[in-house]
Amino acid sequence: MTEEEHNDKLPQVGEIIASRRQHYEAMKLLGKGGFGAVFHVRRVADDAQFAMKCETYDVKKQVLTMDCKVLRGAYMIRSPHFCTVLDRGKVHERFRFLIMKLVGKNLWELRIATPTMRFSLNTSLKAAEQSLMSIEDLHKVGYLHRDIKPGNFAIGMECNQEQQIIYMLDFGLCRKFLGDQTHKDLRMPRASAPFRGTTRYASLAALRQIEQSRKDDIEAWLYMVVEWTAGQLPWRKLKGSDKEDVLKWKEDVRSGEALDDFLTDCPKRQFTAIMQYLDSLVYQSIPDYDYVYYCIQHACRVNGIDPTEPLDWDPTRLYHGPCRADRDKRGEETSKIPADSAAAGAATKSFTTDNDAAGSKKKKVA
Ligand SMILES: Nc1ncnc2c1ncn2[C@@H]1O[C@H](COP(=O)(O)OP(=O)(O)OP(=O)(O)O)[C@@H](O)[C@H]1O
Repeated sequence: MTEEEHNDKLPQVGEIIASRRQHYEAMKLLGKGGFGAVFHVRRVADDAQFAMKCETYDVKKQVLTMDCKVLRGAYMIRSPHFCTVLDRGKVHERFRFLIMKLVGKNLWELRIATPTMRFSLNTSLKAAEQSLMSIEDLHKVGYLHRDIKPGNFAIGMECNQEQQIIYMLDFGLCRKFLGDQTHKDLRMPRASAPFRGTTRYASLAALRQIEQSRKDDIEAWLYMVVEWTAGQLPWRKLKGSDKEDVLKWKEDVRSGEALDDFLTDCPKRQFTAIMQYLDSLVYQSIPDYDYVYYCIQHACRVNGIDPTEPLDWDPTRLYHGPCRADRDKRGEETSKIPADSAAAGAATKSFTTDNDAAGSKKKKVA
């Protein structure tokens, strides 16, 4: 199938797309990938705005089912860092779609729009904490992201007063690392795992084509946080295909002058501590997220950062983004709900009230 034929299958701006219950108008293309596209849509009945992720029928690797599973899991633990899914459907022989919460700019766009191409240390550290909470939540649900990068985190919409919340996006490369209900243990690592992710942020293990685990999402997170803070990574000029060279560079920045260069303008002691801690982990390790938060908090303290200091993209409002205390409280509440009961029921209901091929069709996930 040619690209043109593929594009013809996708919605056109202005087209009305129907699910079983609702009609949506495609307003604007937000992004396009190999899987299909994401559109800003309007619900015709009440003008409410959403994002619609479409996946054409001809894609080699289906991603929408994974998006659905992950978002359902995140909904069940009430994580504030994931978009809620409101509807889903299909357009015969063209595409399947998912209607979800509309969010704002991603963290890549926000950084490159700044005059110095970097965030203030205050913003970097606050964004670091929130994005790490989203990774921890994803791991709680049993999935690895495997493509942690700034383009996969976005802020909430200003019109909803949600621009202090960071959302995790794009679960197309996720992999379940825990077994199913009866086999809850860690899955056996494969002897060799084809590369998944984005070279610039990929962990050492990912670049070495070793099976990834929780530590690797956090290692990628650290490269992303360094880029936010320093405004660049030493290997920024290398291409996605230069995996060997990027790997060498990442091995190099573990010590000496290369480490100093890597962590220019960063809280060096705390970021080094995080990197050394991550390097001490193995495939089976359950990361000590609290230790990583502690290092971030410590970096805030020694740099005199106030917990309510505003974010770069929301300079007039004191910061009151989701914090770890809220999360711990939520954790206590959700742990009171027996698994497979109320929360699961509610979540499933919100996902199954509409027709969907992606949900009902049995499919092997990545
Ligand atoms: N819920 C949403 N609200 C607003 N924009 C969104 C939403 N979900 C995704 N986007 C935007 O749509 C674009 C593509 O989304 P997504 O990351 O899911 O697909 P992708 O093509 O696999 O991405 P990539 O290949 O760049 O990782 C991104 O620019 C993202 O910021």
